[in-house]
Amino acid sequence: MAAPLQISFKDLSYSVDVPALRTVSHTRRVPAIKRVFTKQPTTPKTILHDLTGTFRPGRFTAILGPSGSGKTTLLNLLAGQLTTGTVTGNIWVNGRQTTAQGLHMLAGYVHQDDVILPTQTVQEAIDMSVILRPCISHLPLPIAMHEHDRPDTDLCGLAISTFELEGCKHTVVGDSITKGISGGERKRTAIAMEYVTDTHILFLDEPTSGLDAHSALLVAHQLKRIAMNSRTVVAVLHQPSSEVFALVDDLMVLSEGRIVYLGERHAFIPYFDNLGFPCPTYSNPADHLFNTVLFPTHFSQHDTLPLETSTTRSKILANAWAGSPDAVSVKCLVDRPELRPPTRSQLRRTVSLSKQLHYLVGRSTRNALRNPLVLYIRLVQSAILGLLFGFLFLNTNKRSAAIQTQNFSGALFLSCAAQYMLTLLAVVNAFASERPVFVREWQAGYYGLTAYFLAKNIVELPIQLCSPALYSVCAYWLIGFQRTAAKFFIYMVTCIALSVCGFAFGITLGAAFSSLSVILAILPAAIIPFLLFGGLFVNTGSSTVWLRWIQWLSPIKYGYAALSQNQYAGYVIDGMAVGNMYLDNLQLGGFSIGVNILFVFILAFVLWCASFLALWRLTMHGRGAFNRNTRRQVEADLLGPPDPCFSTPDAA
Ligand SMILES: Nc1ncnc2c1ncn2[C@@H]1O[C@H](COP(=O)(O)OP(=O)(O)OP(=O)(O)O)[C@@H](O)[C@H]1O
Repeated sequence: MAAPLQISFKDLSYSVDVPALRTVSHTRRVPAIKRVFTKQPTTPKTILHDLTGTFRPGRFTAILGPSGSGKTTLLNLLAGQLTTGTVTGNIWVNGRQTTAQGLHMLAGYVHQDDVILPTQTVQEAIDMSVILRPCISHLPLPIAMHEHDRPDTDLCGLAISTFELEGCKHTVVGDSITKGISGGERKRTAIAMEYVTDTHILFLDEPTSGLDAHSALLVAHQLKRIAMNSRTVVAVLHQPSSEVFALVDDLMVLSEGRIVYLGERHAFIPYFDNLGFPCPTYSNPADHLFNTVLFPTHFSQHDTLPLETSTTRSKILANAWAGSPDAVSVKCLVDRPELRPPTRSQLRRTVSLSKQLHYLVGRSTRNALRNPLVLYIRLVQSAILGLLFGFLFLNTNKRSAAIQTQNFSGALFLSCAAQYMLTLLAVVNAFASERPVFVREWQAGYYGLTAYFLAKNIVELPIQLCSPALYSVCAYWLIGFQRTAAKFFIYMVTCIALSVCGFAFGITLGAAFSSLSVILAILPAAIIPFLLFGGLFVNTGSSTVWLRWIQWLSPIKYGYAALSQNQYAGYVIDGMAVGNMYLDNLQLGGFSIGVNILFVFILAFVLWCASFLALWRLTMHGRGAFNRNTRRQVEADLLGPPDPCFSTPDAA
């Protein structure tokens, strides 16, 4: 039987560096250009101040507080989601000292903004959680059924009925462009996705915001039920109704990053009554907290604590809390925690790589087939482009020598540039919308980076092969390139290699920069030098010496060199070996066709590796530098003996 998990923290603080305000005189003194290039001075801003408290298992704890009081920050800190800033203080789980990374391995987290793949249906989204995040289920099993025989679909079905999602279970989640389920249904789906994993610690950021009164109560009831199953449930609640408030077991009230109350809900009213804030009969205690206690607007009626600003008020309330007997009780709970060790089964587990890969390939294929328009557009676009080039350079082989050399060169160069750039732009655009889903699902532990990367390539590869192949079929014969199967095949393989290169570069850019507008701003700078040194516009063999190296990085140059040799080597017009002469003039390097194509594939491979590294770097945010050794250490700390400070009766 797994032990319930108690989270305790002592003197927990969090600060970030924010730009320091500059005085007007300083701004006037320093020239604008100098200001741009000098590092902006920063100043530390403390967001959470010396928090000491505990979240107990079996209890539904609500964090309340005004906007900007640090509720989300505390939840993010405890769930290991913070990417910047400095954390000080101690965190324990069942008396084992740990970090946010340790809690990340134990806890489920429902974010304020749910990011769910928009093309999935509600049932598929919950099923994904059941399949990829295995758990020891808390659901009662039918008599005589062994744990191994537990059907996964039961879990999904139960979650759907628990969160009243039957009516929309086959509706796609949707996004701002494609309308899908409602905001409330999306929120309940996100909670259901965590619910099926039966995590022992569940953090939720505003799970009832945006829900109607009935749905908010339903969610609060389910959270209470989960907590009653010896789980630790901590939710940030925004203005809970009195019915929701009545379901809460414990309350933490934050104001400007300080605790002003932590303890049982029942003790909340008497506590503030003692401070001079009696809660009027028949009023919602949560409303009383916001309308009277935390803000000084009505405070002049009370002469016990003369406060002027909300900052002064929050400091006085925090000091009052720190000196109260209730705070001493909380400190006792922190100092005498639950000491039973967490078990390995409570740690976040992932299924095998093959299972992740199998699921992701299936999901991507399903999504591509469900939304075939994108696929059709890619294929139709390739066909139209091929036909356009074909008719533009129609039967070039029947023209004069001068026209042939000019037209063939243009057609070959445009083939290379188009295949590279079309794929690059399509991938950058598609990955921009996929990126946040990948990051969120990866952070939640649905799958690993390797599984995602392989699945993405497996699913995209057929498109990278089909689309340039279709373009080649449409363009090659109409233009009138040399009519042999071998030469056509070389042309097609070169186009495919350039398309693969564009694909890998697109993923690299998409993973390296979070904003599509930034990517679009740097794209011309990343593409134009490769086009200029592609071999058509400038004779690369005689270009400015110190710039010549750029040509060796240009996939377009290698592709153009391969295709030019393919077309011109031994090409005779009117009995003259014009082709070889023209090739000599172009000075495209001394490599054979095979070597040039190989170089395109090598560049594609380098970019492919770079795209993996860019994705890896992207995943380094959030969970922090969570490499295998750190993970082992965090696991060992969690599963090992308790912190020695708790082993003596007068601990800590
Ligand atoms: N990385 C950061 N850099 C600068 N300021 C930050 C950072 N993170 C949080 N803050 C500031 O810390 C304060 C607390 O933010 P937080 O999001 O935790 O508030 P909150 O209580 O959850 O508010 P809300 O209820 O509106 O969601 C805010 O003033 C916010 O601007």
